[in-house]
Amino acid sequence: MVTYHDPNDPFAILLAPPLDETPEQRKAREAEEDAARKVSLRIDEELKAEKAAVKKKKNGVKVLVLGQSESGKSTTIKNFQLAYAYQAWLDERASWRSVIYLNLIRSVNHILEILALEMSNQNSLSHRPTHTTAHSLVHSEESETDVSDDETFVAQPPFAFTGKHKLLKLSLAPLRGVQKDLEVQIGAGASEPEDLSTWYDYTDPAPFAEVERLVARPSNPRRPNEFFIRSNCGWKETLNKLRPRPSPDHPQHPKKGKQHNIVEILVGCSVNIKSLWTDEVVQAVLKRRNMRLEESSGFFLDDVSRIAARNYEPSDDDVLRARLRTVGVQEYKFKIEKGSEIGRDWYMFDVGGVRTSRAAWFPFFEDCNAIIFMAPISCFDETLEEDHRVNRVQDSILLWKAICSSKLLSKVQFILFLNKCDLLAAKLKRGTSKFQNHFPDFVSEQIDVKTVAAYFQHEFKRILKNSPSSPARPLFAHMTSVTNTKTTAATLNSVRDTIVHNTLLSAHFI
Ligand SMILES: Nc1nc2c(ncn2[C@@H]2O[C@H](COP(=O)(O)OP(=O)(O)OP(=O)(O)O)[C@@H](O)[C@H]2O)c(=O)[nH]1
Ligand SMILES: [Mg+2]
Repeated sequence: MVTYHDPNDPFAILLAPPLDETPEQRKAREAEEDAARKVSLRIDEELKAEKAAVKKKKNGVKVLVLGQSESGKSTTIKNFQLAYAYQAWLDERASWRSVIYLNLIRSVNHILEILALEMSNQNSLSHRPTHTTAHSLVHSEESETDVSDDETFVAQPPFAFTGKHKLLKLSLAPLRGVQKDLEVQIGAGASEPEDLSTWYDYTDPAPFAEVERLVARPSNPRRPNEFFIRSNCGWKETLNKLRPRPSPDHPQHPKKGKQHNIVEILVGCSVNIKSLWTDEVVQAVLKRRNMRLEESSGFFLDDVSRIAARNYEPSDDDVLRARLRTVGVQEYKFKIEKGSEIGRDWYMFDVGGVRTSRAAWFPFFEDCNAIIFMAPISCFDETLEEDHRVNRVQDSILLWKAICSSKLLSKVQFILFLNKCDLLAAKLKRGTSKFQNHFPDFVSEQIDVKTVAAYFQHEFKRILKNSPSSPARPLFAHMTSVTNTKTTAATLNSVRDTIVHNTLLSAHFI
């Protein structure tokens, strides 16, 4: 084949084949050019698809779910998935099995550690004067009724440990290795954050506010995108990793291997786990330490016989209660299936809530239609995992202040979830922790979930109203317990209607 080119065009001259090209060289060159053309066509197609997706997203509703760690953000999104994308939920459900195993095994190992500590304390102290022994046994981490002063402490009887407890400790020892294996398998979200207060004098409650200030400076050449790395460590990736893979020989059954061993060890330990959890002495140890595992994240000890079984399949409720820490930012897409908005896409963003993750929220403020802010109000007497000096509700309030002050969010619809009302009710009923000790300006004679929620709602509204960058806008507040799917479904319907109404309103459609 003879190729002609314009002798005055320098590019054509550069790209022209050599005059002495052999037939083989020509064949190879043409094949190369053909492959390059195909790559170029594919890139064009991808760019087109990306453009179409961006355009589509512009018509969708974008909702950010914000709040401190363990406030219930991921659980709220799981509720949205249950209500509006059940097929996607079903596809993911089996992948939660390893997370549920880890939640369960971690509780067992926690009890075993405490048991070992108490047994060794009791052993070593049984040779000392009685009052010292009792002193160590009244140690409790949170109770405000604790007496830890030598002069005033009340002697406590020793625990009646027997050979059964030693045997339980021995027989359940393999679970330590299983916990490690599961943590490696699951990755970053498997662990809770460490307390940073011993390393840093000050951990910033809202580092995104500083990012916003930097970006807003006219002379600052930095773009918002420089401030975050889009993470690929959210549930989707984690769960995808954990998806049961069929073995080539038996497509119906998952591959044998490490996972198989984990299940076998767990099944073998099932009876002893139950025996440990229901043991009266163990319960007395936990009670004296004021530990309420049944109220902590990822509690599955009451379901051990069902979960530690070979044919265990996670239920909707198990998945909802499973605890997997969010690392980075994760996008979820839902299609509205009912009502006048049928077919509209919703994009929900789940974020990691620990203080060190909050700078990464900022790039998602742009174009956002609504924010669901999660404030867990049962935590009025608790401190942050990542900074034990900070009260959890005070942290929520500081975070809320920063969000209300953000200029980028000044037109965004805010929805407040005063969450974990079920745990608040249980805590107030117990009465071990006095609410006024933590919030002295609470004046109501009556202390119950309603009055406490009303007090916080008033505080959050006041902050929004007084915030400098905020034009007058309503705050829609809900008292929630997002592990209760029934009540949450009703709340989400109302949230959906509010967001849709306000999005249309701000687009001047109504
Ligand atoms: N009892 C009760 N538990 C809740 C409630 N909301 C969340 N939880 C539990 O609290 C734990 C933490 O909830 P998540 O939804 O993972 O919290 P998060 O805000 O996503 O936390 P990060 O990913 O660390 O930022 C989970 O085990 C939930 O099951 C609630 O209203 N009541
Ligand atoms: Mg989360």
